[in-house]
Amino acid sequence: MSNLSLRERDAATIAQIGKLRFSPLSVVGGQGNRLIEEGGRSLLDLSGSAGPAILGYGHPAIVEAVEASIRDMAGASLLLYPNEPAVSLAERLLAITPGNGERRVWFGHSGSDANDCAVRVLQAATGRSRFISFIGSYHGNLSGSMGISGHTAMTHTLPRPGVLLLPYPDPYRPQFSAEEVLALLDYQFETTCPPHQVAAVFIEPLMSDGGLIVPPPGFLNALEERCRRHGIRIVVDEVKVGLARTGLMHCFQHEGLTPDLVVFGKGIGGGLPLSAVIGPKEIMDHAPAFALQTTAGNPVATSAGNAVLKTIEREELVERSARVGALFSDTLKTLAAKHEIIGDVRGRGLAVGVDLVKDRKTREPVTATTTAKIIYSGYELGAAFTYVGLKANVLEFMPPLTLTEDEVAEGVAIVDQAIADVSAGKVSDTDVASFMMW
Ligand SMILES: Cc1ncc(COP(=O)(O)O)c(/C=N/[C@@H]2CCCCNC2=O)c1O
Repeated sequence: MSNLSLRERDAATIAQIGKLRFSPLSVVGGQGNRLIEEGGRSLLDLSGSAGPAILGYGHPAIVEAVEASIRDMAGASLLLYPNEPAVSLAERLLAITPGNGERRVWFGHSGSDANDCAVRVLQAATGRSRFISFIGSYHGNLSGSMGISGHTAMTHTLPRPGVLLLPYPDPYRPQFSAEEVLALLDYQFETTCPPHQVAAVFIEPLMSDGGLIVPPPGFLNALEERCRRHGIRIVVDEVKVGLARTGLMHCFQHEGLTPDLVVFGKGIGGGLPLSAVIGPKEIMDHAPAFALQTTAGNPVATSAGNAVLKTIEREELVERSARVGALFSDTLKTLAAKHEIIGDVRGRGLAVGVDLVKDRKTREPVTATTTAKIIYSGYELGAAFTYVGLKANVLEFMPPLTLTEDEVAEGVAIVDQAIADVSAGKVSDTDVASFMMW
């Protein structure tokens, strides 16, 4: 047994290109909504491992489903053979997801591969090669999904040729109003982006990594109206905010949207690698052997997916997210009376963001260093959470949907103390230097 710490061994073995570390936390276990640090300390997880742990850790429903499916494993490849858990999960997803016409389900391993698949099959099936997406959007880290993303963390890779990136209207920082964005789109349609060349719009119904932004009411409907006028498909990326997180089963339902394709990831697997795309049969049946991944839709991951959907229903997690999420946001808002740095608390259900500012009047974002220090202090005080935003100034809370009211109180008290500690200069620039990653 090595006498090095897990963190030291990680530094000596795991590639930096796959890391996005916000604190020194090294995890050796997890139960409920808590992570167990090397050395045994328990931390409250307000991040859900960046979203997938929507049932927390070690949930009996997932343990039971995964154990049963792996003990009598129906192969490991949906592309070679149908398996009961995958087909059952597809049936469940089709039943709970509003949409028009006959549809089909594709399974993958991640939000990235799901959006990658959607881009490729839409271009092939429609014969249209342009896409519309949004500045700040994060659809994935594979070539296709990155190519239609607009996040500042991806400027190392050029966008896909022909992608039109529009500003995402932000009610707290209305640099571009919804009306101005739509006018820009209309102008693009008249000039450099002929609508008949556009295969699809990719949109997050609540922009997460771009800063936890809830779009202005009516924006998505106005966008949908333009898409319908020009035969442009609508792809809703529910990877991070879907499946009960925002107080409805699907985040797009807050906007009355009827998407053509819906992309699921993160929480659908309850922590196991699983994603899905639901789309019209005429698109998703474009051609056999078009979007293959050997272990996608395997019986173990899809058994976890079935357990997730059944647990959402059995434990009434849609209602719970609305209720506990409102408590979380409201309690965070009380901190604004104590901390001038809190400019805005926003989100839907248990997708919550705290926008940190230098000045409430100008709404100038704090520096990434300040945000990172608050995350670091939160870690020292016993909670795990992350930051997002194009200026790295938004605390992101995507906790398990099983978060309790007591844990809300515990978590907000830690955020309160972390902000106070940073304001008092208790965290140094050196403390966070190695955690300034995006
Ligand atoms: C709306 C949305 N769509 C797709 C993805 C990509 O999902 P994967 O990271 O599972 O490939 C994501 C992933 N978002 C990043 C993953 C990198 C670490 C930072 N936090 C995230 O949630 C996403 O938020």
